[in-house]
Amino acid sequence: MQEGTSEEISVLSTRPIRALLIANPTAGGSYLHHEQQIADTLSYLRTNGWQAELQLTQEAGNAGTFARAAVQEQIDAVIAIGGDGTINEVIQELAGSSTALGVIPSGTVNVWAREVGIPLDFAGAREVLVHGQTRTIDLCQLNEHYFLLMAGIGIDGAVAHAVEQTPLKRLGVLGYLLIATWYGFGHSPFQVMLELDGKTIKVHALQIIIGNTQLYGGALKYTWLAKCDDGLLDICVVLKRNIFGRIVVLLDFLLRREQRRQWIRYERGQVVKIYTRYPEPIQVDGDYKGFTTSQQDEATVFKVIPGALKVIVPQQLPSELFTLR
Ligand SMILES: Nc1ncnc2c1ncn2[C@@H]1O[C@H](COP(=O)(O)OP(=O)(O)OP(=O)(O)O)[C@@H](O)[C@H]1O
Repeated sequence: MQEGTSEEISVLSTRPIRALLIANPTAGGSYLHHEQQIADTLSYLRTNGWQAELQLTQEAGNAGTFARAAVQEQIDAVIAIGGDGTINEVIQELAGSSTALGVIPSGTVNVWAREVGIPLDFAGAREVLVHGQTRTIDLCQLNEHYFLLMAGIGIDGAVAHAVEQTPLKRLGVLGYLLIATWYGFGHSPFQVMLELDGKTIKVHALQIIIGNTQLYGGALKYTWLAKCDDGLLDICVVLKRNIFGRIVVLLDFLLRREQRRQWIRYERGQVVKIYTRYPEPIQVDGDYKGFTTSQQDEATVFKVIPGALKVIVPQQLPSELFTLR
């Protein structure tokens, strides 16, 4: 773990911190469960001198609208109370602005919170807002859409696509696992050409992961060398395997064995253009985001936008995820 060098967010300014809390009542289960904790968080922040207001989303898209208004009003921080999907909506608006992202995790998996060590309970997470530090990190883009964590093409894109369309979604993590098992064995490998900062790579892939950060789905690490402030994308291409081989790959990644390297190709760069012969499903920060183009002269483009987002994170950070001390 690394000692933070920034000051606490609350002492950076002589005036009160202005914050907008955006809560997704549908994230990770029922709102009733969180209602009192959200009220307690508001009063905790106000007691600590913050000017904090709350907006509840009514439907997908609201979080982005609220965040856009906050950026226009030059509010210091938008606090996303939800999961990674809500965070993804908010960062579309915060990117390139001086408004920082704070997070109170209340989603299903909460990958960003796990990655940087934000406590998964409301009381711990709000402590981080007041006593944490602000850092500037990179964001990535799929075409023009920002993402904070990672994007995937192949099996996980098919899973995200299916989850959106089936009632299994209501089963939460269990629904995901059932669909992931189905596609993990059933999704066909695909031919792909990657152009990475001018270098061409042609492979038969099962799965491509483009990571700004390391943690994947809360447990695995495909882009285990990624740093969120190094100005680079980390790319892990899982190569074609038969059904038995896929189980071996999964086990090697779950157990983080050194031999996992033989099943993949690991690259780093700033811009990667991806060409697939047939359309392949894409997920971004866990949500389905369409298919790769199969037009011969058109690419699906991923790039890194260095220093695009200010984030409020704990004083103690995982040193392997940050370059700047
Ligand atoms: N009031 C709402 N009603 C329906 N959908 C909403 C609402 N507010 C936000 N959403 C959408 O819900 C989706 C899922 O939310 P979110 O990702 O925050 O929770 P989750 O899926 O439980 O958590 P995680 O992504 O960490 O697993 C987001 O894509 C967001 O756009």
